Amino acid sequence: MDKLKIQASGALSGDVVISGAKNAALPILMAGVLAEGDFLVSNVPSLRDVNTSCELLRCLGAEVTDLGQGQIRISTENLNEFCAPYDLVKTMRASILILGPLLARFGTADVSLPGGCAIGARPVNLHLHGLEQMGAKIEVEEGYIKARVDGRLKGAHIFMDMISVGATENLLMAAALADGETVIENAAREPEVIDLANCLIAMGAKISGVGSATLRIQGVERLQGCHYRVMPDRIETGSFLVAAAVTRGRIRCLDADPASLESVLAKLEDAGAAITTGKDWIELDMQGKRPKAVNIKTAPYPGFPTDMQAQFCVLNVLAEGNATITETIFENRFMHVPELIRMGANMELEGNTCIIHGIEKLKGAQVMATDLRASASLVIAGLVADGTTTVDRIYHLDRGYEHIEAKFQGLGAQVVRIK
Ligand SMILES: CC(=O)N[C@H]1[C@@H](OP(=O)(O)OP(=O)(O)OC[C@H]2O[C@@H](n3ccc(=O)[nH]c3=O)[C@H](O)[C@@H]2O)O[C@H](CO)[C@@H](O)[C@@H]1O
Ligand SMILES: C=C(OP(=O)(O)O)C(=O)O
Repeated sequence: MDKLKIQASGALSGDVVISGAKNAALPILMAGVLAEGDFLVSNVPSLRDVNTSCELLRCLGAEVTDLGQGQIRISTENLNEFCAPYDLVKTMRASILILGPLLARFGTADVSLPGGCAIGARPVNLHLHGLEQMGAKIEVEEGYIKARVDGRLKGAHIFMDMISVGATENLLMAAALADGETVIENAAREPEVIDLANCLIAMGAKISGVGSATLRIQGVERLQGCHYRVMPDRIETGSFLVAAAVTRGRIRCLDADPASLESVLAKLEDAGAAITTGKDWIELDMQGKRPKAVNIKTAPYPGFPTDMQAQFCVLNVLAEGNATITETIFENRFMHVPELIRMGANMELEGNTCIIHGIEKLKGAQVMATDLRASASLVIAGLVADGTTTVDRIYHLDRGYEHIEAKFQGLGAQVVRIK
């Protein structure tokens, strides 16, 4: 199994080109099921989850061609299978996003029920309830969600009990081909939901309220393939910015989207970073200073993203002062904490809050994490730890960070992959 070996690296400096967003690319690839004719997606990051999505589409009978340079072409002309098998779903929870599109276009879908995962139980009740409100008959048998609808799904007024990115995306895709109007209230407003909505609109969907908590979808009978470019990855961007901040460096993220990162940039400024932005770039300069501690509470967008929580734990571990980090989205998203403590961090957990007392230095260690962002936080910690840090189980990182070691090397970091 591959590992990353990280040496204390000094201040990061230089430019890093940001990839397309994993969390936008995955639903957009699934939306390919809705479209007739060729669908071309560009700025798709080369990631394990993207490969899994392509494999899933292929196993349904879709033709998926990797044209290189981040371009993927999907044709659903020969799609004739309607089952997302356990073997694929177990490696990528986002496979659940195939449910809405399959049901809306073909009236039938069997999707393995995703299990819990390292960060929490992650139920899919909101996805299923919304589809039932649209007329689907759903049963769970032998670990599979079996969803059927006679004719088309019907427009419905759906109030989401809690804000869910995935449920909003599944229902948005389903509603695009439903008969009549669907209103989704208390919808997630994450930039990736907006990116998916814009892609559906480019396919011919009629959606208003994009970016707000109330989405109105006037169902259409057919959607057509289009060319859509995936938005930049705001979490990858934020991860590099935090790495630069803890190493007291100065970097520029290119092909980025500053507008999608406001809460993160505000916290970096509170930590003492000078942030400058252009239309598609962000520069962070710590001017050689140690970051100051910043309190964080995760929340749905436009609040502070849970996917940046682990990275900000590391920032606080090395910051001047004390901080609390409260996780409100997932019930078990502090797997990095015991590993950071093994590296010398002074932090403790109290329920869903982590209390952190900043120290000057960490010590290198062999560490591992059981989820994507926790793993990223350990890589960042390794950059400022004395000696060598080895991060194990990096298949988690390969789910979400394209060419991670090459990008860090480009900023002067000593990060190598050991096969
Ligand atoms: C592929 C992708 O885009 N993943 C992101 C997506 O995950 P995902 O879409 O799975 O996250 P959700 O927004 O759905 O989850 C938010 C909360 O709602 C709960 N919930 C969700 C659905 C449901 O039917 N019932 C229920 O109780 C979840 O357990 C969690 O506690 O949004 C999360 C929150 O921003 C991010 O951390 C993930 O990186
Ligand atoms: C939790 C994440 O992803 P997923 O929903 O795919 O597990 C993430 O990207 O941090």
